[in-house]
Amino acid sequence: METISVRSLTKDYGGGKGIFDIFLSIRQGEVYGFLGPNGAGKSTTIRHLMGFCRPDSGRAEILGIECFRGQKAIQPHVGYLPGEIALPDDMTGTRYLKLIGKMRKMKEFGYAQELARRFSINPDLLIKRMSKGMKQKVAIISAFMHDPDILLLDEPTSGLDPLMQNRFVELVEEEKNKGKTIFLSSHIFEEVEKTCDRVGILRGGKLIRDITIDELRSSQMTTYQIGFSGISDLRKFQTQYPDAHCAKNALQLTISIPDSQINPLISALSQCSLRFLREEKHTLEEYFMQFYGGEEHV
Ligand SMILES: Nc1ncnc2c1ncn2[C@@H]1O[C@H](COP(=O)(O)OP(=O)(O)OP(=O)(O)O)[C@@H](O)[C@H]1O
Repeated sequence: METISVRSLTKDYGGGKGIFDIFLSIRQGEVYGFLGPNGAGKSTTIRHLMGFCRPDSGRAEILGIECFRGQKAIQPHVGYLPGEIALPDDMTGTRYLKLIGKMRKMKEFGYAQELARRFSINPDLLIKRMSKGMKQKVAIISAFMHDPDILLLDEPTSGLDPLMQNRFVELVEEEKNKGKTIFLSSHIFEEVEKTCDRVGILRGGKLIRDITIDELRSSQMTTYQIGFSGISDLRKFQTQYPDAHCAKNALQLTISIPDSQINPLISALSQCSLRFLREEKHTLEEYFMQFYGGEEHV
């Protein structure tokens, strides 16, 4: 079932800023990662999903309800973590969470307490005495505590230390296993790789990639250095891989192939006598980074 649907969504702030003709379709139980450089339009898209902004054209829907007009109907089903957290300073975290809970007509705060324990935070402290990371934890608890079906999380681990980032990854895995739909924006590639089923890459307000992590992994190039025992072995291999790069004065070749092409390579290598085979794996970070550089990379 499609829980989040975005069709040709456009918000033009002028001067090339905003979001343009965005299409997204996210299924129940899917964890979708939204990546892109600063100013790419991630928060703008999320704010449209929350119904805070009226699109210039196109539609954003959650559970089949148009987000801007149906904001009130959607909110009970959604947990939202804003990119810029503004909590009331002169309140304790507990009082703030109780207040939000009351607005949501929550009767049960057991899950909020459990989350506070998991994120090692004492919410009884005054918010103005809290560190950035502590405030982030209060905001995370607020987004998750009413057990919503859909979570919209704008840079959820911003300000969290690595241990707490791991706790967050575990929480996302658990919520996914419960069938929740999770849409999160992030600048942390490792977190996206660990948590997401699919990623969208936004740049200059346009969605330039929408790809599953599995597709991404199988399209990854891996480089192999192959040392041959003799020139006849090297020549035999080259008949099948004429583009393999030959190192000077050595019985050695370098070849880059997508992981999906590993079987033909192994079969070709099995017919040769080798001295060594070394693998250099390219990371997903290298893949993502190409979208963060200059225009020439896209
Ligand atoms: N209300 C607004 N009025 C005018 N321009 C805006 C408004 N909101 C956002 N923008 C512009 O739209 C673009 C997208 O901003 P947005 O906050 O969505 O980016 P982002 O991808 O979330 O960035 P970051 O990674 O820095 O959080 C930016 O150029 C921003 O300056």
